[in-house]
Amino acid sequence: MSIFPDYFAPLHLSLVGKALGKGLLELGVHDLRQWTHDRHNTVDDTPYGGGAGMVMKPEPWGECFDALLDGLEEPPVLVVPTPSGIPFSQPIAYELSEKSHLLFACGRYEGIDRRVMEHAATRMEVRELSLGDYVLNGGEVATLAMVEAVVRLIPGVIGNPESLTEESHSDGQDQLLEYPVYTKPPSWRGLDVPEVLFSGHHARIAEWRREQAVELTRLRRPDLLPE
Ligand SMILES: Nc1nc2cc(Br)ccc2s1
Repeated sequence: MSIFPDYFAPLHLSLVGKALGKGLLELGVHDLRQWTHDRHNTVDDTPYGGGAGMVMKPEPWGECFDALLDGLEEPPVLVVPTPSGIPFSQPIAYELSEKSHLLFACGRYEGIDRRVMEHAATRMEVRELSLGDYVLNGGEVATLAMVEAVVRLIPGVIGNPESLTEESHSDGQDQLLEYPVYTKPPSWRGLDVPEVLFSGHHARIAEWRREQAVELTRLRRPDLLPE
């Protein structure tokens, strides 16, 4: 749900687009203004208590959820991208990929009236999630990123599920960053592929890759290293 539904056209491309074509998931994009009733389709108003900017009114969201929940066999999970949310992560992506129905509420302005999430929590699971410590102009870009991260984990979406196990932040690598990868040519602009990768010695290659992953993690994300 968004006041800028066109942001989601890219979801009909590439990986998510193919999954839609294969019927592995369904996607609905809803313009929040559909649930306004005034001449200007108003979705925001000034904040109680003063302060800069505008706040998204609760009524359109409430009516939108009423309509989208109607007829659902089980309550969906409401995902609300927000800079003040719990950090989104690969484990959370896996959790969400197992849910039957996700709703993404894309806020704009200074945010959504708090009562929207409060009331939603009386009839569905609400997850307020952040993509990182930076502020966007709305939840749409964050939703695109989360949808891609979640959809690729749905069985059948990725051709080779093995590629999911060796990624950065995947459980298989106990949260290490991904090792460096190489392909042909063996030498390029004076830069050679590490010899070990030509050895055909799978145990040595695996050991080298783990060493590289640990070293990269130590340099870039020491917080991810096991104690
Ligand atoms: N990092 C993020 N920034 C924002 C801003 C707005 Br406005 C709504 C959602 C998000 S998620």
